[in-house]
Amino acid sequence: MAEDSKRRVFVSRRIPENGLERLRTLCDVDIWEGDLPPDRETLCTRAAGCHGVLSMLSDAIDPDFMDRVGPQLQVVSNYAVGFNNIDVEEATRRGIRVGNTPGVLTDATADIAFALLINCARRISESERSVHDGKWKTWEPLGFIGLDLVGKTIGIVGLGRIGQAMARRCHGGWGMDVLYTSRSSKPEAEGEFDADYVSMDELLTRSDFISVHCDLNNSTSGLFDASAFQKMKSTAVFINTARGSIHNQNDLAAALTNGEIAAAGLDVTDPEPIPADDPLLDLQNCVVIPHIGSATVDTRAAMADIAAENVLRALADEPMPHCVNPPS
Ligand SMILES: NC(=O)C1=CN([C@@H]2O[C@H](COP(=O)(O)OP(=O)(O)OC[C@H]3O[C@@H](n4cnc5c(N)ncnc54)[C@H](O)[C@@H]3O)[C@@H](O)[C@H]2O)C=CC1
Ligand SMILES: O=C(O)C(=O)CO
Repeated sequence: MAEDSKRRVFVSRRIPENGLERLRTLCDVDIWEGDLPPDRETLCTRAAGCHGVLSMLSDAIDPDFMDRVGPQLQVVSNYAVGFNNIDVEEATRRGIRVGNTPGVLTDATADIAFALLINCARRISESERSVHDGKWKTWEPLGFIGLDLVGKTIGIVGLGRIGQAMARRCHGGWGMDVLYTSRSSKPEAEGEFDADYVSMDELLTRSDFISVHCDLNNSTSGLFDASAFQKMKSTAVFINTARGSIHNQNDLAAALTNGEIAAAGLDVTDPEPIPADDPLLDLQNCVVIPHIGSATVDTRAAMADIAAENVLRALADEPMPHCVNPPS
């Protein structure tokens, strides 16, 4: 492609260099270099006139954004598997293709979900804080008593790619029984994990651990509210590595405070970042980490490759590796 006919692409944060190099071979690339996301005005202004936008999950890609970027916009490639920040229906209506990065982050994210699960069960963060605070006086016969995993029941909400990777860890590694809810039953997964497809109520009442792996959509927003937490065992542990608005944060804080559930581990909150005065941060039985599910060297590099390839393919009017527009 001649230099002056290069398509313009805006990348809304620095991503691994392999992805940027790939884009630069064919495109004129502008990158927001800030450590924090660009504010709304900057995002819209910098993307205006571009043919492609490589977006982050923190960017709201809505009709107003699309208007302000202009009618030449051909592709929005999210640097994430989740795409709840993008109005895909509106993009599709305007002929804008939307891409995501599934698969390559599945194991990294399931590892973080499992790490949170074992952390909460064995009170690792809580006990580590006590060491740092100088409170470790002796070996404690009754101190920091936690929960076993082997032989317990894990309830997986959303047995998709990451849900299955979590089930594999829990069933194959720790011999846990697997219950799951999903949009539909998954007979092949039932075979691999000896899993039972159950109603949400049954999953809530029977599980010792619950791990959320569904995408954020109309049916999952606020799914874990006061009534869901009340149905769970008082010894149960709640893990969410999917999206923060799948749980109601005030209801979760109340459930943890009142002993309706035992502990929670969150990689995602609503909003992100979680405000410093959020009641969850005062609770010893809640572990919060800053949305690091996919944050490994290899995973982020693989996401960068796919995100760049999605842009290049769409601009060449070729099939994208991962396109989320509904088939026309
Ligand atoms: N913490 C992190 O850094 C990361 C978080 N994620 C989150 O994890 C989500 C899942 O990713 P994948 O497993 O790759 O997606 P996926 O599309 O393979 O799996 C999602 C599953 O949720 C199910 N689902 C949808 N609505 C449901 C409902 N109402 N009840 C029960 N199940 C429902 C779907 O049927 C599907 O099986 C992403 O959408 C994203 O939000 C993904 C990667 C990293
Ligand atoms: O991919 C996603 O959806 C994330 O949340 C971060 O990788």
